[in-house]
Amino acid sequence: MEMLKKLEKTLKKAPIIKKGEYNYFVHPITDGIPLTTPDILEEVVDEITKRYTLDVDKIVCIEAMGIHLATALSLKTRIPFVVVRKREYGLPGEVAVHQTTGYSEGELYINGIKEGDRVLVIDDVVSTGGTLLPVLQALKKMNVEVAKVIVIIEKGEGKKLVEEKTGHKIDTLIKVDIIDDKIITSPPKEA
Ligand SMILES: O=P(O)(O)OC[C@H]1O[C@H](OP(=O)(O)OP(=O)(O)O)[C@H](O)[C@@H]1O
Ligand code: HPA
Repeated sequence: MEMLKKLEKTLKKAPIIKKGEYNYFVHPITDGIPLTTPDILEEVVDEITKRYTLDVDKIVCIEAMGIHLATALSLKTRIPFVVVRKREYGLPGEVAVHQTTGYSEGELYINGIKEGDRVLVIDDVVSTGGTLLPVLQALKKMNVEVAKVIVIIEKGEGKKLVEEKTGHKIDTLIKVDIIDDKIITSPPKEA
């Protein structure tokens, strides 16, 4: 964990709010609150490029809190990125998927990705898996080659579910659990 000091330190002091029954932590990487510094963005992106060879045509991120991660990674790797958006465009080839989280649901729209593309999928958090799972299932149906899936923070046990249902390994940098209204961090859980 030595390498992810800022990520760990900021997680430990992240406020927790209630969204219904769901305990939601508020953090620079997942919310842009209280402040996303160049230092923490750089720490995360440097760790990703140090750990993984990103041999892909495109980075695919999910609106909203995947976008700053894809941007920083794109500037560093020169790999272009496309955003899976919450807005419908109606462009040819658009694919809609239904997203559910612990506190919300809605539609996501995939554009700009075609059969045969080799992609990295990146997002900020995997919690219930209700976002990542339908996106990965849709990409599979579209015959897109998902070469890598990177999520900065895994929360609870949703990652495992997505791995089992898709066959993809999901690489995460840190695990968080909220126990008695406190954030506990630990190393990523390997399948
Ligand atoms: O594993 P899950 O339970 O699906 O949770 C993870 C998702 O929840 C958040 O997205 P949200 O739709 O809240 O939007 P945001 O990125 O705009 O904050 C987060 O950015 C992930 O995409
Ligand atoms: N915090 C921030 N983003 C999230 C969370 C959370 O607890 N759960 C899913 N996305």
